[in-house]
Amino acid sequence: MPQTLGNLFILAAPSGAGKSSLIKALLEKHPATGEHDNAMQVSVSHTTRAARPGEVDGMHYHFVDRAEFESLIEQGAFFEHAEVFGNYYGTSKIIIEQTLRQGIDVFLDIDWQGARQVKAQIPDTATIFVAPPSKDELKRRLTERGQDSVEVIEQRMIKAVSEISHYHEFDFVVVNDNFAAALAELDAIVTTRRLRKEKQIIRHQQLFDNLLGS
Ligand SMILES: Nc1ncnc2c1ncn2[C@@H]1O[C@H](COP(=O)(O)OP(=O)(O)OP(=O)(O)O)[C@@H](O)[C@H]1O
Ligand SMILES: Nc1nc2c(ncn2[C@@H]2O[C@H](COP(=O)(O)O)[C@@H](O)[C@H]2O)c(=O)[nH]1
Repeated sequence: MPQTLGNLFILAAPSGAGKSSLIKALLEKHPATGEHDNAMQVSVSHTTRAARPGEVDGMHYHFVDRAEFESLIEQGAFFEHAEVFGNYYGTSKIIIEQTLRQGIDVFLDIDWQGARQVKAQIPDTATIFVAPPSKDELKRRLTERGQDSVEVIEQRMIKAVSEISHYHEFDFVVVNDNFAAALAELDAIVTTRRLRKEKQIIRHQQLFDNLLGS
């Protein structure tokens, strides 16, 4: 069993800025080695929104109805939850706690409201805001992605301004213009966080005991 808790990361961004693509690429760059200490996982949220074509229950989201979501809120099952685009979204408390206790790093792809709630509970969380290079490019990405109607894209563009207005609440800001450059910045943030002195000392306690001859 690893002796350290996993690191908790939050990636927030206006819809379409590219946070899912960045997390996916980051996980591919850091494949699990079988050692929990090197593992990363993306948390699967609960939501009341309808599944999009191609989305799989339990993989992209846990899709539930409003009554079930509200019952989960009452049971205190969520680490954080918020209403976004008229739907509920939330992060399961037990899954996050269990995963971090196994020494596995966890990424939350959540909005600014959720980020605020998590940071208040775990100040050590690294919060990262991913910004698009321009409004025009954001709209182009949403359109090219081909998942949403013109009306939904307009709604997401309005919401984007509200999401972006919270950028200063985050520990790090990554502008996703050139994808490879943004991924390298994200990787640097994650790697630096993993190499913090306290974590390294606990991880390598045996080595330091040997080096110091105790
Ligand atoms: N740097 C980039 N340059 C050009 N296109 C990009 C870049 N990053 C991501 N994209 C594309 O933009 C679209 C939106 O990306 P993605 O789905 O990752 O966004 P998201 O922030 O996770 O959105 P949502 O919150 O709605 O799920 C995708 O088609 C993706 O391939
Ligand atoms: N506060 C939370 N926000 C969440 C969670 N899961 C996703 N989200 C955010 O919602 C919007 C819309 O997502 P979409 O998949 O419908 O495009 C986006 O900003 C996500 O980051 C959550 O558990 N809590």
